[in-house]
Amino acid sequence: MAWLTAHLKTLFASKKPKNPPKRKPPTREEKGKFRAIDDDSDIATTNQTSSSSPKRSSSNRSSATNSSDLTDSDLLPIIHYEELYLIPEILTQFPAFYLVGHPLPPPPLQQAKHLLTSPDSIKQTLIHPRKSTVRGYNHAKPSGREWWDYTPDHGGTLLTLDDEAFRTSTREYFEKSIQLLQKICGEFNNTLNENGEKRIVVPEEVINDIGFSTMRYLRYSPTILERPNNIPKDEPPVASSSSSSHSASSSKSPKEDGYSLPRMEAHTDHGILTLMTATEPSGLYVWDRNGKIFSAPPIENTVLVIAGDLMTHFTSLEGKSIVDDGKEAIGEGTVLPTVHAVVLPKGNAERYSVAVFLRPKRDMVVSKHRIKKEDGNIVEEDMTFGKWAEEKGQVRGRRCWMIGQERLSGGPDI
Ligand SMILES: O=C(O)CCC(=O)C(=O)O
Ligand SMILES: [Fe+2]
Repeated sequence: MAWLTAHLKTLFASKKPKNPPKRKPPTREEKGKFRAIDDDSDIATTNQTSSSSPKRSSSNRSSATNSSDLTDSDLLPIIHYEELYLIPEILTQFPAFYLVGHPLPPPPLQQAKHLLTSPDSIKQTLIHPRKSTVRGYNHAKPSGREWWDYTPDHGGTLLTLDDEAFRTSTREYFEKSIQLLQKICGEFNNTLNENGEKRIVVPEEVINDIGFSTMRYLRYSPTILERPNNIPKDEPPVASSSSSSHSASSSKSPKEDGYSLPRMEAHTDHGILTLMTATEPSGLYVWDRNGKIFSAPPIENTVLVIAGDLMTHFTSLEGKSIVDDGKEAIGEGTVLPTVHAVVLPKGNAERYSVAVFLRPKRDMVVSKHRIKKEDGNIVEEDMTFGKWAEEKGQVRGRRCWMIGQERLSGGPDI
């Protein structure tokens, strides 16, 4: 973790967090409930509109983390399912939150393990005919990672295991998670604007239709890592700089950066919201808007929720567009997309995770885009979700959607 912190903290113009006084971890009774207790001055705050605000709990933290070393300002909030109305504001203050008391069945981590440790001959049959990276089986061996994306169409019977119990639990977790994420989206439409009026923040069709949503089972393991051919046997493998937009900015040689560990580079998700659960060791980190890093280990009976690129678009200032107006479109209630990364700690451990992505249909018009024609006239064109995702592929450091970035000549998206 130390090398990660040292390496990654340089990536963001970080505002150094203060070291707030340590607080006792909450008792069992306090777990899951949360009420305003304290305020952290190092986190950007907005005007409180509700009577309660998040409590950040250190309950049931990762066994890999010594909870006595944690302070409140290192912890993400835990929200109770009965307090979903807090979420629009929470997500302007924190990059992620845990949800407790939710109606989801146990996360299908065993199913993820079952599929991803199936023989290669089975995995080959799960590869999409057109090699889609968001449907069926895929791997990124240099990153020590493989994954499988559920295909909800045809009742979840495509590119999947020939196992009824697997199919049923996979479909059930996906459907219930999507309903939960849609319910959270509904809360954004209950918030009031400056004039005290409700407005449609998240389009109804996102709330009523599963769109291009999916669920991903992931496995991170040192056994998946591919050793680059050009490295002598007695040297440790190193992180590949081409796969990570930030390594180039590091002054250290790749060798000094450490060993190659199973990972997923820092990125933001395309969609609206993502719900996640994982096994230990977690290795999941999220960044807030000041560049502060939070560890996000699994907490029993909770799921972690983060925001995708489209949530920023939906919550931008009325009449402004992130695409055309950049930072000008960001207001107090705008939720920024959550930058997150996974790096497995050194050792031989494996990690399994489940991520459910709420996404609209690919042809859904998410925005109007102002285009200057050759004759100088400015016209408005529809921007579909598919086009929006493609645009991200044109941005330098495309894994993270950061407003106003320089364009690349193109390139595949993740
Ligand atoms: O494995 C995880 O916990 C995160 C996966 C993820 O961020 C993704 O697939 O977009
Ligand atoms: Fe992600």
